[in-house]
Amino acid sequence: VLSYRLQLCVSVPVAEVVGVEEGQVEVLPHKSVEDTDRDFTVFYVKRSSSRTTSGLLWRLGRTQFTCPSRVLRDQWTKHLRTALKTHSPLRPHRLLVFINPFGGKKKGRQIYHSLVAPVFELAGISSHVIVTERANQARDHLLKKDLTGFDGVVCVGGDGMFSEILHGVIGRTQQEAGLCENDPAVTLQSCPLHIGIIPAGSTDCVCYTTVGVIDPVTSSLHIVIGDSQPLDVCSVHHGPGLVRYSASLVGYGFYGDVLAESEKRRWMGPFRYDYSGAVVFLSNRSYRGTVQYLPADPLMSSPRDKTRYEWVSVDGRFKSVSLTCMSSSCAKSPLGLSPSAHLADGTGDLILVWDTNPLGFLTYLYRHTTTQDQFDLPFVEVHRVKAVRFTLAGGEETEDSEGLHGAMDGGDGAYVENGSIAGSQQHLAAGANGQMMTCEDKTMSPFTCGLCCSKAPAVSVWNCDGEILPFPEICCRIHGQLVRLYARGIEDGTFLKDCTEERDECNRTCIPPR
Ligand SMILES: CCCCCCCCCCCCC/C=C/[C@@H](O)[C@H](CO)NC(=O)CCCCCCCCCCCCCCC
Ligand SMILES: Nc1ncnc2c1ncn2[C@@H]1O[C@H](COP(=O)(O)OP(=O)(O)OP(=O)(O)O)[C@@H](O)[C@H]1O
Ligand SMILES: [Ca+2]
Repeated sequence: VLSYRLQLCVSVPVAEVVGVEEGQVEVLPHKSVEDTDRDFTVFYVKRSSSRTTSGLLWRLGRTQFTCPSRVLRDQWTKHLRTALKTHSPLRPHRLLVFINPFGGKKKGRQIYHSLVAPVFELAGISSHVIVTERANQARDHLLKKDLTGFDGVVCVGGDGMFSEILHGVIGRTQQEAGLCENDPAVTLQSCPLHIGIIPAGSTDCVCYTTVGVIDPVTSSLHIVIGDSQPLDVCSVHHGPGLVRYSASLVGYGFYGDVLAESEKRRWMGPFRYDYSGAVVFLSNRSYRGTVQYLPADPLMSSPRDKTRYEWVSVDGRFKSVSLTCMSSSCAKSPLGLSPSAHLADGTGDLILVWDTNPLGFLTYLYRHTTTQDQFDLPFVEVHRVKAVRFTLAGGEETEDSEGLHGAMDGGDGAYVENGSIAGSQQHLAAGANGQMMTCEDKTMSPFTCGLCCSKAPAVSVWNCDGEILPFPEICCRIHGQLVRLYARGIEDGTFLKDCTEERDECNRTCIPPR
């Protein structure tokens, strides 16, 4: 589509045309239509630079055309609409939308109706909207209800809501394929439904990492033009069964403790993470454990057999153990937990932060907020991996640790709902002589137990994409490209020297540098 404006040429790829309307039309912030015979309006993706974000904000661009006659106008609109259909096969026609009305600042409904629905309508998408009334409603719907005719699922909420949708679409796909999700060795089937994320949560880490900005309009534009971004997913197993899937962080120690603390302070809203982060930092904890990992780097494989990888085992005391399938960027940490992690390479990054003094750990944390390398510290190591096991060190193994190895070797068992398997609430506290002993209050999490026993806890919990897993011993496997999002990763581009457009007006190739 070409238009001439002040003798400047605006070139818009057909793939980024959102819709075509007869007359002089506006959509955002309010719809207005002036129904004239010879005019039509083309809506398209327009990039705008913003210094406060790591990616590019997309806006709904709009250009009006006037034709010599109505007949010619109708020909233009017809041909443009046909071009859109044939050019972008992944554009959705029908979407299932789940809105969490309680996520983040509780603005999910408002965000959807004022900013997203008008864009969907313009693109001719029909949406079936469900405002959830309870946690896990979206997951259960996706697992059980008829999904015929839907091209994708849209999640209006935060990482927790995304996680529900993730579990729904993965679970449904494996059910239909007759595959056992409990077995970490099984190759899972990738999901046919695309997932779109409209950010309306507290951290919105998956959206930030896959789109580059937290912005509902940008996300809705990625959805309507049918962008497709595959994503690695990590399955987390405990004993004989699958516990959860994770797209961003599986973290023990610091991140587990921050989550456990912050759950008690949900009323604080998104600030709960900062407050709890400070509380946990000041408590200066570290935890013993054995981490085993399967390196993804082929150079590490056995010299006798280049296709076989060997498990590597490290044992010690850690401030934190984190596994992330993607960079896990968010507003607090724009480059993320592991800045060069890839979204869809079938690997995860394992970050081991060994026990260190508080200043060292603060330096590590602080570097997440800057461009300084947080891995370039003597007590930090990072490995690109395909799978990870965590066990309590030496004599500290719990009764469940046997099953862990069984599961990794292909054992089967029952699906574990939300990490609440029988016996898993049993936890350990440090005895006076440093040995482990069972806490008497079995109703409390290990973290709380540490406080009620007024001793530093010997075990932490896992933070799995913002959900607590109350048992320390788990094994994880990365599944390459298990789901697809309506996204394209963080756009990187160079500002072309000969671009004549104003920066904010520049489209497609002339992307201002970050
Ligand atoms: C000195 C400043 C240090 C700032 C350090 C910032 C590090 C930020 C790293 C962010 C990593 C996000 C990983 C994403 C995880 C998501 O799947 C999950 C679900 O939404 N989010 C959380 O679990 C939520 C986890 C939120 C973790 C927040 C940690 C905040 C730490 C604050 C430490 C303050 C130290 C103050 C010393 C007095
Ligand atoms: N109607 C509902 N009532 C209560 N909880 C719900 C409802 N719908 C969804 N949930 C649950 O709310 C939890 C949190 O939601 P969400 O992720 O949207 O917001 P958040 O926690 O503020 O953001 P983030 O996960 O980005 O930190 C999710 O785990 C989801 O399962
Ligand atoms: Ca990856």
